This record gives sequence, C-alpha cells and structure tokens, in this order.
Amino acid sequence: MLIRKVIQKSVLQSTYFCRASIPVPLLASSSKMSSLEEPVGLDKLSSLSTIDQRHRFSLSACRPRDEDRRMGNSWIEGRSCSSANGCDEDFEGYGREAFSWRRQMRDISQCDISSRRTLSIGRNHVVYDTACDPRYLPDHQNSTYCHEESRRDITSKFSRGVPKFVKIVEVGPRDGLQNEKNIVPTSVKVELIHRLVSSGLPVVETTSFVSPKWVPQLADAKDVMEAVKNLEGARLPVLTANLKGFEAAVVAGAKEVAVFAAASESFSKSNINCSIEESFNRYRAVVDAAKKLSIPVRGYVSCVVGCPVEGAIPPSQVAYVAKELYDMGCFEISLGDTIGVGTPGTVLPMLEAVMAVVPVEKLAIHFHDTYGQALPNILVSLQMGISTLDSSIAGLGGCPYAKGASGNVATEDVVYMLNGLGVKTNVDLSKLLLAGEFICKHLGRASGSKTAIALSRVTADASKI
Ligand SMILES: CC(C)(COP(=O)([O-])OP(=O)([O-])OC[C@H]1O[C@@H](n2cnc3c(N)ncnc32)[C@H](O)[C@@H]1OP(=O)([O-])[O-])[C@@H](O)C(=O)NCCC(=O)NCCSC(=O)C[C@@](C)(O)CC(=O)[O-]
Repeated sequence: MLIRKVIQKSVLQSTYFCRASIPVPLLASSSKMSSLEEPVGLDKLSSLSTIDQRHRFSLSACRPRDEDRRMGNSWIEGRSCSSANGCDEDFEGYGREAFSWRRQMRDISQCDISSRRTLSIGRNHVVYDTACDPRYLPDHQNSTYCHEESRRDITSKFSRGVPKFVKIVEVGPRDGLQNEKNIVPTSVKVELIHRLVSSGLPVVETTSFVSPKWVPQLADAKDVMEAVKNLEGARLPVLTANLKGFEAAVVAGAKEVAVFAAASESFSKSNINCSIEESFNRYRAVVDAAKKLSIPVRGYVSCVVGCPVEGAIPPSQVAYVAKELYDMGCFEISLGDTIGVGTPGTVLPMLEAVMAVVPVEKLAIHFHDTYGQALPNILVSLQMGISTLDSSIAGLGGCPYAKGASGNVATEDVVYMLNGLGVKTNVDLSKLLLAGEFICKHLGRASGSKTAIALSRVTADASKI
C-alpha cells in the first residue's frame, strides 16, 4: 500500500513526460490509475481503456584470475578471458563447455550436492570443496537426474536460443539524464559519452531532439551532438519526436535517429501529445525523410507490459504497434517496459505476440528495474533469441521523485550477467565502472548498479589487505 502511494504520488509529481499544465487533482482522482504493488498477472490483461485524452499524465578450467572473477567472467575450461572484450575465442562451443554453470553442474553431480559448500564471489557461485567422499554420495546418484544425458538436456534446454553475442544499446545519456532533477552541464554529458564509447559499447544514445519545454534536461541536444558527432567506435543515435526534431538532429550531425510510440493510448497522449495513430503519421514522415538521407531509424514501443494509467497492456496491442513501426521502415524495434512492472510471466507472452509479427533479430528489449525484474526479464528474452538490449549506466533513468520506481537496468549489471553466461558483448566492464563512477560523482549519489557497488567494495577491501 505504501509503495502504491509513493508511486502514485511520484507519478503525479514527476516532470517526466509531464506538462506543467496537467491538472493534478484530476489525475489523482482518476479511477483508471493502476495498482502497481502487485505484478501484472496474465489474468489481468485488459483491453485499452479510454481516459480523458486531454489530460497528459506524468510519469515522470583455467581457474580465473582474481580480476576475471571480479568482473563476473565465466570460467571456461582452457580459456583465458580477462574481459568479454579481451576474449578472442569464438563461441562455437555453445554445444560444449560454453558456460561456467555447465561445468559446475558436472562437478556437483559427481559429488553429493549437500557436501559441497559454495562461495559467492560476486558471480556464479563456485564449488570450492574438492572432496568427493563416497560416504556422501546420494542414493540416487544413478537416477535420471544425475544421468549425464539428462544433465546435458537440462543445460541445453536452458541455453537454447541464448545468443553468443549481445549488442548493448546504452541509453544513459538520453533516457538516464532526461529524468535528472538538476540539469547536467553539456561538458559532463560529452565526457560521459566519451567514456561510454571507450568502454566498447557499440551504440550510445546521446540525446533527444524534442521540445525543450518538455524535456529541459536535454535542451542542449544540439551542443551535445555537435561535440560528439565525430566520435568513432560507436553509433550515436538520438531521439526525435517529429520532423522538426529530425531536421534539427541532422543539422547537428546525427547519423541515426529513434522515434518513440506507445502501446498505451493514454501514454501516447501524455508523452507526445497525440494518439497512437497520429504518432504513426508523424513517424512515417520522419522515416521517409530519413530514408532519403540513408539514416537508419529505430522505433521504440513504450508500455509493453503495463501503463501507469491503463494498467495491463494486451500483448496483441504491443504487437500491433511494433509491426506498424517495423513496416514503416524502422530497422529495429525496442520494446520498453517503461514502468518496470513486467515479470517473466508477462514478458514472455508479450514477446511471443511481437515475435509473431516482427523478426526476432529486429527486436530489442528495454527494461526498467522498478521491481528488480529487469535481469530475469532480460534472461528470458535472451532465451527467446533476442540479442539486442538497452540499459543505462549506473541504472540512471526513471522518475526522480518516485522512491519506489527506479531507472533502467544498469549496464554494469547487464554486462556482469552476460559475462557470467559467457555471452560476448565487447564491453570492458572496468572501463564501464569508471564511467558510472564519473557520472555518479557528478550527480552526487550512489550508483544504481548492484555490480558497481559490490565491485567497489571488493576493491576497497582488497586495498586494505
Ligand atoms: C512531441 C512533442 C514535440 C509534441 O509537442 P506538441 O506540444 O504536441 O507539439 P507542437 O507541434 O504543438 O509544438 C509545441 C511547441 O513545441 C515546439 N516543438 C515541437 N517539436 C519540437 C522539437 N522536435 N524540438 C523542439 N521544439 C519542438 C514547437 O515549436 C512549439 O513551440 P512554441 O511554438 O510553443 O514555442 C512534445 O510532446 C515533446 O517534445 N515530447 C517529448 C516527450 C519525451 O521526450 N519523452 C521522453 C522520451 S520517451 C521515453 O523515455 C520512453 C523510452 C523511449 O525510453 C522507452 C520506454 O522506456 O518506454
């Protein structure tokens, strides 16, 4: 209940997607306000409701080196990987020893699971008790569970579909900083983008060419773009909401843009001041103009699981919006759980519906971590075959006023998990951590990345030894 109140309050107060002219009492009394204290269940998938559309709501076995262990790198026999970046081996070994846990399962099966203690060193747990005492062998050691083939079956079921390489789209400088209460100086944004690019991230969304009245935090879009436009090593897309924004972006030097629609009618109204259908017309104009200049356009779909006003969003509606964007020419469709209410239970049917109409290799996922569900949601999405995901350095983003509603999944946490899975990203986690430290220092607060916090403790402890 408390969480619900905090979120409702935050939803009403936030400047994110918010206009000063919103009649707050009207919003507060909206009977359509969804309850967010429970995950949206499959049984709660409702049809789109109508709200007073004038009102825009606000939402606002090589043993690893110590360094490897700290970075969450997988233990893969015969490999030496100091980072995902530095690991040259290709991942043909998918069917063999590609994952650390696979090896770990074999170890466990050979000995009594209960006789083994495990040590968590900020990564996949490591079996460190080497004794394989027959006294502890379980009676069922020859049972189906322990059978080698059965184990292989389990692991291959788990890894089936998980891509060997994942493309991370860093959205911190845009999605992260658009929610900051205090406006971040242009020079800090530029330095952050430089650091993110040098960490190996292949795509860094830099800013938004939208109305500065709406998003004053990114009013310096032109200056940021001009400062980074010649940066090499990464693609630097920007958000555009209409032709005006697109043209300004191109003049500033943008070579890739993104448009953003919503699967919720109410959210579309509140975010971009038009209906879903009207937004398609605007974006068609952007895509057509972009085609003439050979500029790739990415398409976002917001509220793919839930909307703060309408509650649960039907997967079919998400699929419809995704297909429209894809058909008009967007090269990639990013599915955004804008308020982070999704769980694997709701994300899977949504993905299934979208994958029926848009090829999986054209899909990306964009999870906010409000309920701590982003990593499990990412994992199931990878198992579904999705290989592009959005994340934000230090978990920046979300609503600054909502104590319960956090930002995007932290890039550091994503890289750590992918390293642990043996999935390649080409991102150097240590450089990423420094980029996160840089922006958190500037913002004057702790990182939203659990990995960053844990690893900073490990480093601090190590320095005392
Ligand atoms: C879409 C508009 C522009 C329509 O805004 P509008 O008020 O409907 O449009 P308008 O055409 O009537 O224009 C109103 C004023 O805005 C100006 N204007 C109009 N367009 C531009 C432009 N491109 N750049 C600069 N100025 C612009 C225009 O010139 C005019 O200025 P005035 O005459 O009043 O002085 C507005 O609603 C807007 O800027 N919205 C921004 C919403 C936004 O950026 N939201 C956050 C990003 S979405 C997101 O974060 C979700 C995502 C992508 O991460 C995925 C997820 O998590 O779900």
